[in-house]
Amino acid sequence: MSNELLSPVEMAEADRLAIATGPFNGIGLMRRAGAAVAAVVLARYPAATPVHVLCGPGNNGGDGYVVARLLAEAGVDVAIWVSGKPRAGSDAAIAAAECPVAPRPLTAFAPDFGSIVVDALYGAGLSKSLPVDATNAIDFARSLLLPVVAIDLPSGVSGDTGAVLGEEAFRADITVTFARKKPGHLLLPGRELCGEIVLADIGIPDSVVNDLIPRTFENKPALWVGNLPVPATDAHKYKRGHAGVFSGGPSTTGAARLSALAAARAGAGAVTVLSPADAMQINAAHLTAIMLRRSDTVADLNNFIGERRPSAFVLGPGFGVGERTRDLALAILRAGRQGAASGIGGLVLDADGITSFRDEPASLFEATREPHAPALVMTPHEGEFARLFSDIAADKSLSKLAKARAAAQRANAVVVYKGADTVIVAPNGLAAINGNGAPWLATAGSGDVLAGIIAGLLAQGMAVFAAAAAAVWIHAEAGRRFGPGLIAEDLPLAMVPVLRELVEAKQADAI
Ligand SMILES: NC(=O)C1=CN([C@@H]2O[C@H](COP(=O)(O)OP(=O)(O)OC[C@H]3O[C@@H](n4cnc5c(N)ncnc54)[C@H](OP(=O)(O)O)[C@@H]3O)[C@@H](O)[C@H]2O)[C@@H](O)CC1
Ligand SMILES: Nc1ncnc2c1ncn2[C@@H]1O[C@H](COP(=O)(O)OP(=O)(O)O)[C@@H](O)[C@H]1O
Ligand SMILES: [K+]
Repeated sequence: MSNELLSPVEMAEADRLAIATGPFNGIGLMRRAGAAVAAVVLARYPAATPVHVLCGPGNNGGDGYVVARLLAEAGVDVAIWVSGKPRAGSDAAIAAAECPVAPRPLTAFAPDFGSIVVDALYGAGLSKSLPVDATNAIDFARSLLLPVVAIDLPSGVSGDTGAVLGEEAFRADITVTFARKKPGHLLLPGRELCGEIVLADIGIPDSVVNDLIPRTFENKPALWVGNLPVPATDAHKYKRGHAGVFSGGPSTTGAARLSALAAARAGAGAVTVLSPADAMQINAAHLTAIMLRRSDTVADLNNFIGERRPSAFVLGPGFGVGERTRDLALAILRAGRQGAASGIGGLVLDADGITSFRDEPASLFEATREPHAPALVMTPHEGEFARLFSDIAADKSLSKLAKARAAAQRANAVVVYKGADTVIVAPNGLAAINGNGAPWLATAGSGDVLAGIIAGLLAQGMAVFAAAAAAVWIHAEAGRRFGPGLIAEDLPLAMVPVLRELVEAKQADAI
């Protein structure tokens, strides 16, 4: 697997361990890194002249000197502009000494139309906002609309958080990074500023990465496809799991039906919409394969659990905020209290379900810690996240990933912190950052569908973190492929080809 994400600190450690293990020493890795970048420049911009390589004082600059040397050797017209000298004896100093191109100060940077920029100013080691010579260079390149190839990260972007450290950062067309991506390549605004990301193998062995026991991954099928439920030959509908979805009142029933349909498409063998009495008629008029049952009170819910053995729930979409919502959520989480587990694989708490606990989050977080409590998955967007975790949301020192981690630990829940860079985190800190979405998904009801997919997978017994991560990827993939014109109603059907490919991939893997 190469979808581990390494923080800049972990990457530096991987670098150190790789050098200790061999076969490449520090300058050897740097030469390979520079060669990977030079190859991208030559392949993508064969006519660019000159190529301006901007070199900083650290190893990122060192990579830049290697690029400049290789391009010059290939006959390309190259200029080097430097900000700070490499430390004497460093790998970067060796690379600079090997480079035949005469360096000029970055303060004198003066590119022309038709040239391209290789940004080798700062990479994983960036620790503060950019100096003024760098921000002036960024402005200059931007004013001429010059293509930018960034080495490792666009200068100004934090590899840890994806944030711009200061006022400005390069906006790259291509970013060439090494060995593994960093969280900053996937979290916004970093992802956007990277442009296309090329991951180059520079000879850091997988075993070195494994030894670091990474806890953060890019959300890709390899992470969970082995766990994707596929019905057994002797399956019947209840063996494939039964999801219950709570409907709101007569004027807000659509969200639950979207969730219910998505749960069914995700493979739950049976799905029941649990409807208040006054919304039964409207729900009945719109449901076919999905079952319908009246449920107003906690007693109604407990009867449903006792009689129909549901294996997952969705509570929140269109449901309304208040005490009844809290009571139902807590009743599900306590359904296993009587001794053995209830058979409920999980509760997906979305939208109003999350907001309902705004003033008393502790009751929810305590319930998740009770013996035999079903797993809780929360799917907040930014606004809902801030309602339930206001202190974490307000902490500007934390990345989206760190915020989701803190929330998951506090709530003892899997947290799916939604957005264009959705982060999925388990209570133990295991995390995935999603990167396959598209803005077409920003449409009303899209989140309701996501909640339903998670519940559909949970209902079939999929492991909780895997189910949440898989659902986010499948939802995003369906939306991305559908593209313009997408509305939430389209998503359940748009998932079908995505599911087919995943099931086929799983079966091929098993052969
Ligand atoms: N890991 C790997 O596998 C491999 C990594 N490689 C490459 O190494 C890169 C990481 O190198 P790196 O650690 O030397 O950090 P880098 O980004 O050059 O910056 C540090 C320098 O900049 C300085 N500095 C920082 N911020 C500043 C600011 N705002 N304004 C001014 N100065 C600032 C800082 O000085 P300090 O502030 O600490 O005094 C220090 O001098 C990585 O991105 C990749 O390209 C490859 O060679 C091959 C294998
Ligand atoms: N720009 C975007 N790129 C990718 N995915 C997005 C984008 N905007 C929203 N989404 C996804 O769409 C869904 C929207 O959910 P939510 O905000 O709860 O909407 P709703 O409440 O209308 O259903 C989430 O899964 C989110 O990650
Ligand atoms: K850079």
